[in-house]
Amino acid sequence: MPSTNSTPVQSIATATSASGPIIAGPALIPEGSSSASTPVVTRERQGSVGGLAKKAKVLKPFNTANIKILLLENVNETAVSALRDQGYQVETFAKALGEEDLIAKIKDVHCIGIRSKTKLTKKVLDAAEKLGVIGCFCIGTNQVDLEHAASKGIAVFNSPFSNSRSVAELVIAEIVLLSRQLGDRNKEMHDGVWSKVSANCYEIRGKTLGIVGYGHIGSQLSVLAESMGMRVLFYDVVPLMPLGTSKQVNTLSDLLTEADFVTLHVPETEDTKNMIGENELNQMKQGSFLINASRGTIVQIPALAKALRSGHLGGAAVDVFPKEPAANGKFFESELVGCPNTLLTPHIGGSTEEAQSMIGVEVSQALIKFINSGTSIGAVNFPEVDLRAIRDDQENSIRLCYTHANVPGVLLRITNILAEHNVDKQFSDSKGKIAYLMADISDVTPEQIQDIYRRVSETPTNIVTRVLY
Ligand SMILES: NC(=O)c1ccc[n+]([C@@H]2O[C@H](COP(=O)([O-])OP(=O)(O)OC[C@H]3O[C@@H](n4cnc5c(N)ncnc54)[C@H](O)[C@@H]3O)[C@@H](O)[C@H]2O)c1
Ligand SMILES: O=C(O)[C@H](O)COP(=O)(O)O
Repeated sequence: MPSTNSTPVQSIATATSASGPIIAGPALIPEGSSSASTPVVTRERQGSVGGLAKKAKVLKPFNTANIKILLLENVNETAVSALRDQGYQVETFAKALGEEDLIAKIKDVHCIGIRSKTKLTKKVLDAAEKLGVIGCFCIGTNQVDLEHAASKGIAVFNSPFSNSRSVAELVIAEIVLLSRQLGDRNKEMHDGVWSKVSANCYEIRGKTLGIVGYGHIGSQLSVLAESMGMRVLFYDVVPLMPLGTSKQVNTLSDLLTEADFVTLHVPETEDTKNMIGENELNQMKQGSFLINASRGTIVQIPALAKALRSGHLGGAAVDVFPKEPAANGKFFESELVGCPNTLLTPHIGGSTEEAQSMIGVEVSQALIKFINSGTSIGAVNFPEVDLRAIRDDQENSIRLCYTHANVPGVLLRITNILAEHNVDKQFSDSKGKIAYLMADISDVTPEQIQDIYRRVSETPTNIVTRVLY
């Protein structure tokens, strides 16, 4: 277990009642606290974290060594060290955990870090007794029941673009590889077969790339493809500014019927599941190519295998699959194995040193900010709220972080509770059924902190109340 890197300057518990002040709701309760009413708290100070201003007070009303973090799926070392530097207990696993193991492990952690394989379902989230925040160290968040997490006051963060370039570069490589049938030639050579052919091998210059989903990855790819002389069309559900000389088309069919290469860069949603099946593949040009580095469920694999084996498609590159093995070394099977000119990769689109390192830094910082100062900027399932930092010289100031049901009358109730105090600043926002309020309150005594915590957390709309100082 790592030691804390900070110097406790004052134990609040000794300065107040025997039981100490109440500082946290059901989430992010320090180890050793059997309930929210009996936490072990120390007040700590250390250097600036999470981009807070130099003179900002570091808010941490708990012993950081009691915060438990579980990191799965080989999350990058940049994240492990950033979280350990905070003094948190960090346990790491190289692979994803199955449901049973996950339920056992998640029970008493305050924060979990995952990548694309760990399924945080309703059942798993319901087993998490102290979870306050989830970090997806990747782009996709479809593996998490986001709505259920929000309903429990659990914020979810991801890394929206740190691996986009890596995916775009892989797709460029695949366009060239497919065009020259390099996957098959390479295999033949390793099998001892010399087969020098040019039939159906093409330059990519002047060919049409059809991009489905023109977000971070699709638009980056558009720029790279044009620089190699390709013509770019894209299809997206929202109107978007075309980069370079690319052109947005009105329908998926318009794209499928014109493109020599179709590449998919949409998130997994109810609308995109099974988006490419027999009907769509039939609309694609004879000899054209399909690339999928988005999510495995977007393409119907039996239909794709049929289109490849019949020769309707000239080839495909697939990085993501409806069912992916949980760990390296596990057996992989798919109807696509053995299809002609078909490149299969083990979900490595975003797997570069650069991307993983950046993701580790980015997501760990978001987690640290949420745990230590309540900031939810960048959360994907949660209202995004932040406040200017409490200054280091504001000795008796606290920050109230209140996640609550988004129903009428809540703010009036909170205003009544805070009426006798000096609210320095306050901000609140809502997203769907939940809302999040942050308020900085100055000149409060330890007894008043307890009173504010108790009254706010007893409101009928309470989901999670935390008081940071
Ligand atoms: N293979 C990998 O390792 C890897 C790495 C990163 C991301 N991904 C996947 O790629 C996906 C896309 O990433 P991104 O960063 O470009 O996402 P993004 O959110 O920036 O862009 C997605 C785009 O798809 C569009 N879209 C949504 N639904 C659509 C629909 N039904 N039809 C057409 N367009 C639709 C959106 O409007 C948006 O412009 C991620 O959600 C993730 O699942 C895979
Ligand atoms: O969503 C993503 O960013 C990609 O699918 C990469 O996921 P990974 O981190 O599990 O490789």
